[in-house]
Amino acid sequence: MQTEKEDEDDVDVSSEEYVARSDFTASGTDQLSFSKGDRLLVHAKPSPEWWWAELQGVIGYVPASYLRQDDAGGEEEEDVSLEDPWQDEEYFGSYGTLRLHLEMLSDKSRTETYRQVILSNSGSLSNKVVMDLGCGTGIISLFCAQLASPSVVYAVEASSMAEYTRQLVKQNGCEEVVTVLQGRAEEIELPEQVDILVSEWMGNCLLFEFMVESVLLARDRWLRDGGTMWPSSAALTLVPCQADSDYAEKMAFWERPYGLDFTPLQPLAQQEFFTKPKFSHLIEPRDCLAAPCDVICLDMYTLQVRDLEEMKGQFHFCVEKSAVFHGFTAWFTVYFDSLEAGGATVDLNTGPNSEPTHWKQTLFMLDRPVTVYTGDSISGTIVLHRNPVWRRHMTVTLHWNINGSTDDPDNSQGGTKSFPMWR
Ligand SMILES: NC(=[NH2+])NCCC[C@H]1O[C@@H](n2cnc3c(N)ncnc32)[C@H](O)[C@@H]1O
Repeated sequence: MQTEKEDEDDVDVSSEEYVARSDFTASGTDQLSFSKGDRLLVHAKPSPEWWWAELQGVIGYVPASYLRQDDAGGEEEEDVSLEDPWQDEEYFGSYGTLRLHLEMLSDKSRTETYRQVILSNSGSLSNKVVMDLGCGTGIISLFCAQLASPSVVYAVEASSMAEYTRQLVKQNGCEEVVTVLQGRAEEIELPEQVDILVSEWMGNCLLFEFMVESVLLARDRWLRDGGTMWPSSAALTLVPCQADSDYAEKMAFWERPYGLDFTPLQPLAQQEFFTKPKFSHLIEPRDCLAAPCDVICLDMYTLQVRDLEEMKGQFHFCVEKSAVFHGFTAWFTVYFDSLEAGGATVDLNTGPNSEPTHWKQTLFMLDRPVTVYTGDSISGTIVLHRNPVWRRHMTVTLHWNINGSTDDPDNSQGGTKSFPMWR
């Protein structure tokens, strides 16, 4: 609920009027929703990002980046500074070039898995209507047309790559089956419901980019009852780990470079290198200090967009090797249910015991590494908190306790750390 303003005396005399640049939907009970053009009274600015404001007698937190001061004329000045909270210009701009598509197509584990899904379901795909959401160069749609006989594949791509995708479909003789639609999946119109919604939407740490929101909106609008989601489910996996080389390279380095003591730079190194997660980390199986644990599981048939605001998981690790506990590493696995009842499920596991993928893994470095011993346990929680302003970003908060099996005073401790990804 939003807070009702008590009475006129509460209004802070320094209140300033601001105009909303765009709509904002509150994602927390203490936030205030508003529409583009609304005039809000800002009473306080407790942080650069979030202000305390009032609209028609209701008070709550609002994202400062959505507001602008009213200029003299009252007309909205041409606003060039407001970044779209989805950053779509930059996002789809990047997918309009080949770099990311080359990276994804060069990822054999990823691409062959989707090919395997199509191949192992080729019989059941006959005469089915398929939607390939975010088709990129159209690789999945081309697999469908080449390896199976669907009646139609709607290949949806928002970036300018779509015009080339049309050429690739023609070049490979698939234009009878594959129809490329350029536009955002949330906005395009299909002529019919679909039997299968296939998409490669996974970002670093599974959810970064939050393309999954588009998949859920398309599911709700276009997937017929009883239709199939590919991937069907997803799991985020976590493991406590040692990261000796990263620690040596970024932190220990300052102890004795060229015989000098540079340790006063270590707090800077901590801030600069270990505040954010490290994408594309390659963890070796020997770096894992315990058996990995699935901390968050997503069912793509029941998951709701509102669930994405905050996802929580628990973990309890039994330490299997004495080593320095530098942090946690995360990766994901997605599962593709067979179209045939009882058919085999195909999975794409991006963890250290599978073929490497372009996602690799994500390393969360702790501020203070601590030695742990076989028999210790590390338990706690992970929370993925979606950024209420920058909708493709999130913060990952880890909270852990070490229950030492030895009486070493240093290792019966715990901590908590939040990692912005990225804003
Ligand atoms: N696995 C990922 N992290 N990214 C790989 C898939 C991303 C592809 O989907 C496209 N794409 C992303 N979101 C959308 C959307 N809402 N509508 C249409 N195309 C999209 C994007 O332009 C790119 O070509």
